[in-house]
Amino acid sequence: MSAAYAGRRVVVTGCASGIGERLAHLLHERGAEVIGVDISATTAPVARFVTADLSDSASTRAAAEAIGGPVDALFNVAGLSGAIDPALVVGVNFAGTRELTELLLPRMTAGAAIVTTASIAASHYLERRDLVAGLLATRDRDEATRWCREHSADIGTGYSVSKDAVVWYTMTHAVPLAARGIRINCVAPGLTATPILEASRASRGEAFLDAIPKPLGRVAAPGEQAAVHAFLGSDDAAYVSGQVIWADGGYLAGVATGQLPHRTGSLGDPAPTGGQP
Ligand SMILES: NC(=O)c1ccc[n+]([C@@H]2O[C@H](COP(=O)([O-])OP(=O)(O)OC[C@H]3O[C@@H](n4cnc5c(N)ncnc54)[C@H](O)[C@@H]3O)[C@@H](O)[C@H]2O)c1
Repeated sequence: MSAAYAGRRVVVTGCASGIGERLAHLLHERGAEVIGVDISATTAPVARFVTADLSDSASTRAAAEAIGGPVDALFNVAGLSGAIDPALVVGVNFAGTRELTELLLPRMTAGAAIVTTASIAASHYLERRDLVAGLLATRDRDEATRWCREHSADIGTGYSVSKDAVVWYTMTHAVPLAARGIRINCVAPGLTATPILEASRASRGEAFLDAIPKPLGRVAAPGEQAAVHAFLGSDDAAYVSGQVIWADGGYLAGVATGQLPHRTGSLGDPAPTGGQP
């Protein structure tokens, strides 16, 4: 078993379920002291569990206080989707990620790493650069919420735009953080067998998921996404920063080369009652 994380103190948000839960297991097996953060209780082998609602600034601040320091790696995995207020989706997926990252950055020193989690829903991030620039320019959660209200006609469910913002946040911070010896990278998972996918299946039916091409002939297992997060947070990726790893089984490569149809990432993607991958 690898001991790549021996002696490292790491934070995993979303550790109660799916990819984050698998990641907490993996990092524990690799020797890390894992501080788990989630709104729900976890059975993952964390050294410490901190309950937090990442849609709420007071709760996020209290969590950062409870986490303490040092922080050698921060994995922002928590996320949500579904037929809920788009501002709430953005509030957890982007504003929550940004807020916790910025609260914990003072506890990170040279050699530390940050990993964010986007989605193939962000696959139009280049085309939507101008729209998302407004969200990125917000200074805090309240401004981000206001921006969502003002752009409700443009942002659909909020999910794709929240993940676009995570991609741009990651890329924007690579250079300034590099000056401090800190790396930041992003995993953009394709369809992955977790409760989010089950919610999509239940609400939209099998046909919706079938229509999204799967070059490997299957969806990912949560552990396969967790392994990419673990790589990016480790010294094996010591010269990697500002990257987005599209962990999608080859889907977007197929789209870019005209071999596969583009079926994800539209701002209009409906989420009738369940999740959006
Ligand atoms: N499963 C997929 O197909 C897929 C595809 C692309 C991206 N993703 C992304 O991967 C990440 C992990 O998702 P998953 O598939 O493991 O889903 P999941 O639902 O299994 O896990 C999400 C976790 O986030 C936590 N969470 C939600 N809201 C929270 C809040 N307000 N405060 C604190 N914690 C909160 C949940 O309690 C849960 O433990 C998410 O960011 C998701 O958007 C998933």
